[in-house]
Amino acid sequence: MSLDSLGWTPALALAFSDVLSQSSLSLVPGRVVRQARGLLSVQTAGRVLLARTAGRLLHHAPGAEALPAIGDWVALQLPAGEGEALLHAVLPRHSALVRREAGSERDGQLLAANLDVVFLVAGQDDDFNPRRLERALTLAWNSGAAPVVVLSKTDLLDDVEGRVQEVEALAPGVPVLALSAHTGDGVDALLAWLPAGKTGALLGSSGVGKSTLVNRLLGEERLATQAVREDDSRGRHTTTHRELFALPSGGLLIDGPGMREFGMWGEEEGVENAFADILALAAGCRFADCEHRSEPGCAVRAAVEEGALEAARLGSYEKLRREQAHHLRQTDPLVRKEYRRHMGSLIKSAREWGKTKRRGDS
Ligand SMILES: Nc1nc2c(ncn2[C@@H]2O[C@H](COP(=O)(O)OP(=O)(O)OP(=O)(O)O)[C@@H](O)[C@H]2O)c(=O)[nH]1
Ligand SMILES: [Zn+2]
Repeated sequence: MSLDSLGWTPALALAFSDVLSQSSLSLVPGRVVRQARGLLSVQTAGRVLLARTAGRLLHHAPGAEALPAIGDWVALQLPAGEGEALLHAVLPRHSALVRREAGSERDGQLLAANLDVVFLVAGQDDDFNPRRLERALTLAWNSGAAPVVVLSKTDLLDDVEGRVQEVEALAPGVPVLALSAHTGDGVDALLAWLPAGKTGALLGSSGVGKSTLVNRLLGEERLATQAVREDDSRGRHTTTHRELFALPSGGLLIDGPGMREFGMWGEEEGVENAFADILALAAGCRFADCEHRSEPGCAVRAAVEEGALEAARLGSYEKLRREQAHHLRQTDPLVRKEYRRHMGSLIKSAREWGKTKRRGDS
């Protein structure tokens, strides 16, 4: 498999030659394609190798987020014979999906690196939960990748279009796809987000059908799904490792363990984008720094009173804002920069929309 087909870019080539120039070792580039706990597999131009993180990298890493994870591009020292390769450096990431470690105030957990798209998969059965979707969207916006909501198992639904509209209302400006991995309906629309060399990740609770979807996209039963697993008494987390798959269509897709909950981690803009409707309303508040509590001329409160905005939605917005105040911290400057560039225009258009709407109303 060539590096190009794994998503190698000129920017990565440049970063890699930087690493080479600062090292006396003979290193080769590769991408982490499998992660099972601490165990990494790296695909190089030649082959897939098991890799161990070099002690220097382990000890100098500022936090868990700096350590290599699925999707990362890395610099490897090849083993002399059979053994493991040594992973000496992680090349700069253009995006990073980070979840706050459960129970930890500080450490973020890197779920996947260098994603172009994050597919937030929501099941049709008992899994569908608007508040969780909002959280997931915030997580995705913060990564620097584009979020796309995927409603799975549409074959179980009578009113697919109605459900799509419902979700579109929760996530203004975010594409919403509906598909069935069983029938194949809607699967092409997802593939359209993954042209050759682009990387996506499937994020969603256990049982929403992520593995079934990967099997369908690969055209073979590569992954065990809950239906085929013998002992299904626990009924969750059939997938216990993360893996990057090269799809026949040229795109790259990461499947991972189901996520029971989404923590909040990262920058303020993530919340703003998941709540673009509230942001747009806030543009109509009398005071620019309105906190939407009891200020006069608050357009957000007014919308709640008129029934145009759900009070619960405003509540979860405020909750996320509060959580973020505790967890703001510097992320990778590269990620930050790319993210700003990527999202700046969306925030601007949400503001513009708010202004026109206000003019139209008065
Ligand atoms: N009706 C219907 N069932 C589906 C569809 N996709 C998946 N399922 C079923 O949903 C169950 C869970 O699917 P999985 O693919 O194992 O779910 P997962 O998200 O990978 O779960 P974890 O590996 O535990 O994270 C299985 O019984 C599948 O057969 C679909 O499009 N329609
Ligand atoms: Zn206000």
